[in-house]
Amino acid sequence: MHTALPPEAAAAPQPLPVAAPDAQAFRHAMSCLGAAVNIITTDGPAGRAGFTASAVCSVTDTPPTLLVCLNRTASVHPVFAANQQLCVNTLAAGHEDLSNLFGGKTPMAARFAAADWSQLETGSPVLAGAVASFDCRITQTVSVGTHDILFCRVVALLRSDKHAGLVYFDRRYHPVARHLG
Ligand SMILES: NC(=O)c1ccc[n+]([C@@H]2O[C@H](COP(=O)([O-])OP(=O)(O)OC[C@H]3O[C@@H](n4cnc5c(N)ncnc54)[C@H](O)[C@@H]3O)[C@@H](O)[C@H]2O)c1
Ligand SMILES: Cc1cc2c(cc1C)N(C[C@H](O)[C@H](O)[C@H](O)COP(=O)(O)O)c1[nH]c(=O)[nH]c(=O)c1N2
Repeated sequence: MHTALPPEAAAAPQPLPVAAPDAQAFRHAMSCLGAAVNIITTDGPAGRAGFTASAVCSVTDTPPTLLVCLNRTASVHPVFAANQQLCVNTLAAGHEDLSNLFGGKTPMAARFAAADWSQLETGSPVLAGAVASFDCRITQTVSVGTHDILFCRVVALLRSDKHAGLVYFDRRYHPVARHLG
């Protein structure tokens, strides 16, 4: 079905295309892509670590696999590279402060002290109150530009219907209500 734009929108000046966009223009446009917010955790021989990530994506359901993009300059990068296992904890509405804590320069102990954690198969921290947690082993790592793409085989998961979701859009957090009925 075709829906006509309201007259004021149709009359508004059209945005100009940006040729050969630089990093800033790319980020500005990427801020228009709403995304779930996740805290990615790991534990193992190299110790415990966690960071906030919106660059998380389903790859294939057979075998269950997702990907996480991790900046190689992040302080947590060597820990994830050594442990080769992680848990993707998808945040609920109300987790905004926790997301900022894991997205900043906060010491690792203070990040984990702000929430309750359990574990599934790999021993990576599983966040209490997450809408979903995917416990994974890293099967492949591909470097592109500044980031490592971690391909992660899901070995166990938890899912909850109890909480509203959380989306990061336009550089802000937005709660997302569940459809009732
Ligand atoms: N993929 C990422 O590494 C990523 C994603 C989101 C936010 N961040 C970091 O969080 C902070 C706040 O981000 P913001 O969204 O409020 O504003 P921003 O202007 O830094 O980013 C806008 C959007 O651009 C993308 N982006 C940002 N940094 C990126 C990077 N280094 N590589 C690839 N894509 C990137 C993301 O989609 C982000 O939502 C920044 O320090 C940013 O670097 C990083
Ligand atoms: C909402 C939001 C979303 C993201 C991030 C931040 C925030 C606030 N950050 C940045 C990342 O969390 C930060 O660099 C880490 O916490 C590592 O920081 P330290 O180097 O440990 O201080 C981030 N980093 C990354 O490598 N991949 C990603 O997808 C994201 N996404």
